[in-house]
Amino acid sequence: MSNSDPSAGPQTPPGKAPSRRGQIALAGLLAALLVVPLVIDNAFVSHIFITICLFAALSTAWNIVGGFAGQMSLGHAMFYGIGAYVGMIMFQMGITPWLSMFVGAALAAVVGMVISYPCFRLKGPFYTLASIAFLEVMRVLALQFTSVTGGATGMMIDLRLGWTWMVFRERWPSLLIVFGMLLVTLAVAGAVRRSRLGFHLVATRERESAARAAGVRTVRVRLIAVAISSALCAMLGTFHAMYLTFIEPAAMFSLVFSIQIAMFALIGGIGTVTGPLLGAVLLVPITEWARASLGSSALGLHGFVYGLVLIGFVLFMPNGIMSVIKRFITPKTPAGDTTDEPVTTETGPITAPAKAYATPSPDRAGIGQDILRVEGLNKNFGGLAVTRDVNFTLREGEVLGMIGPNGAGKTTVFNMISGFLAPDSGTVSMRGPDGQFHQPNNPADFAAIGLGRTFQIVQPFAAMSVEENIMVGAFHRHHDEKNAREAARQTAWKMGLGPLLQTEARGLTIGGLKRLEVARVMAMEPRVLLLDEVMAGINQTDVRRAIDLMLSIRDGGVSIIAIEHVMQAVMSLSDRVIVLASGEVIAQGRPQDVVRDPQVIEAYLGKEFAHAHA
Ligand SMILES: Nc1ncnc2c1ncn2[C@@H]1O[C@H](COP(=O)(O)OP(=O)(O)OP(=O)(O)O)[C@@H](O)[C@H]1O
Repeated sequence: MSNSDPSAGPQTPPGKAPSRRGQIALAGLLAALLVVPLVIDNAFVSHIFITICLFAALSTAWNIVGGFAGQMSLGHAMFYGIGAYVGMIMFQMGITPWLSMFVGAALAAVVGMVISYPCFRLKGPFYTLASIAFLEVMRVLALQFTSVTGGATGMMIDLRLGWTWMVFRERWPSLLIVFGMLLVTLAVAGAVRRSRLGFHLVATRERESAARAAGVRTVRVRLIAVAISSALCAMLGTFHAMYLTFIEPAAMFSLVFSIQIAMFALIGGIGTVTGPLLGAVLLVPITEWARASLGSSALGLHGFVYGLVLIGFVLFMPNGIMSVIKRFITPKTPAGDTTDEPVTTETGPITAPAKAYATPSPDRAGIGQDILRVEGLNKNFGGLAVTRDVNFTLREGEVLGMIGPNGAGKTTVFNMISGFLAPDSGTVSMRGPDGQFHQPNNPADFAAIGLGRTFQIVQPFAAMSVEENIMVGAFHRHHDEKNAREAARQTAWKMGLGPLLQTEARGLTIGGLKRLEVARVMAMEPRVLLLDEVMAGINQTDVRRAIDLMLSIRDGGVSIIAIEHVMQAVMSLSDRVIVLASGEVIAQGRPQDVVRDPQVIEAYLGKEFAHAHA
């Protein structure tokens, strides 16, 4: 799936605790899954409920990767299959499935991480195709290694009944086990969703580069998600092998099975904790009923009925069942721009700081020693030399304006001094909190040392609320969700976003989005801030507000480099200005000196500007 398409789907942000009504409904649904088959006490009904619990759990586990992380895997049956085979092989060695399910989980987690690592470079359908290819590889391996897996003939367990072996004559013990596993899977998915990891996953899914700028180690968090998801699927596979008592490669590593796992989540509500459960509860009975009643009389008709149901969902609930439920239970939030009134949220009233916009301090701390050193940066794209021997320094508490014509190489310099782009030659070093200079070489390491950046084209996590967007930044300093939320709220009020905390980022105006971008970075509590045209496209009032905001950030001790075309801002903010043209630094110095430099007038400002400021 594209990580950057805000309309990409029914994405639900992490961190929102379900409402009380939602919790009661969920508890009722889960209770029904257990009580109904126990009361009815019919083998077929019990089988359907076991299948619902199994698919709900598998789909919930899949959703950690497919929904939260946005990696649309259609190969998840391979982890289920690994769990099934490990369980079966160890069963034949006399080892209880209660133990072998953990061995299968560990193996599946390792396999999942090993094959996902290279595949994370693949986007959208390519990742999906790779996951299908690996599933097929697993099936072929299971067919080939006949001495271990029994090949195409499959494996059957010798009948050893009882809790130790997870094999029973009646259905109810299996129901209890799979129901317990469903609860565990839901609890794990819920915990992941509300945690720092969940925020990082959704942020990575929404805008990978913005997530990286916020210090998220995007590959690592996705690998953790894969490990958790694969392990859970494998444990369910071990259970299912014992329940079926017979396994074979075509069934265990089946693409159709993989698609079903993903589909329940898609229909229920991808990226939500309870969506996959709802999808399975609704669809499994239809599938099983169609198979049982139509499968034998009219070959293929059950598939047709199933297809009709799917088309119905795609047409009428394209974002899944949860999106419809959410529409009814979520209170409307205001969009647009701000007033500075405090609001009350689900988790209590939010109080604005005494003054949302700090006025520039009269006793601003002086400019200190170097905090960032850029030496001899060269970058070529093909035959085009985009930067040539760029040298400059930034000092503590300083605002350095960076100006120059379009295409001069300013954003490329930003990309190199924030770890997004490796220079062909030259170095970028930053003084760490330990007082020593370090040379980070990736965005997460730059963030860790205290550098934050914004993007020229705003990169909001569109499906997240304003609060959650800022929380992604706040998680950089606060590992605990409660503290991160509190820090995000404080930052939001300082940035004039307080009244919009619960608004989805996609509902903001361009001015609001620009402020959100700065707020997310400020929540990281950076020591060096790179601002890339934060005033482009905003109105005069917002420019004035932005200047005040930047001055108050500077007064808070943050060193700033600002790429800006709004000269009013450059002149009133900058302690020094650096001018780039055709990839070279053509001037640097005090703003009033730089704007009189004939080379700068020639290359960028033009004669009219010079006359106006003469
Ligand atoms: N990934 C890339 N591949 C090839 N060329 C690139 C790439 N990124 C930037 N360029 C080129 O490098 C030059 C400098 O681009 P850059 O975005 O750094 O300029 P800029 O000074 O920030 O311009 P603007 O003010 O318009 O944002 C441009 O000619 C641009 O087309």
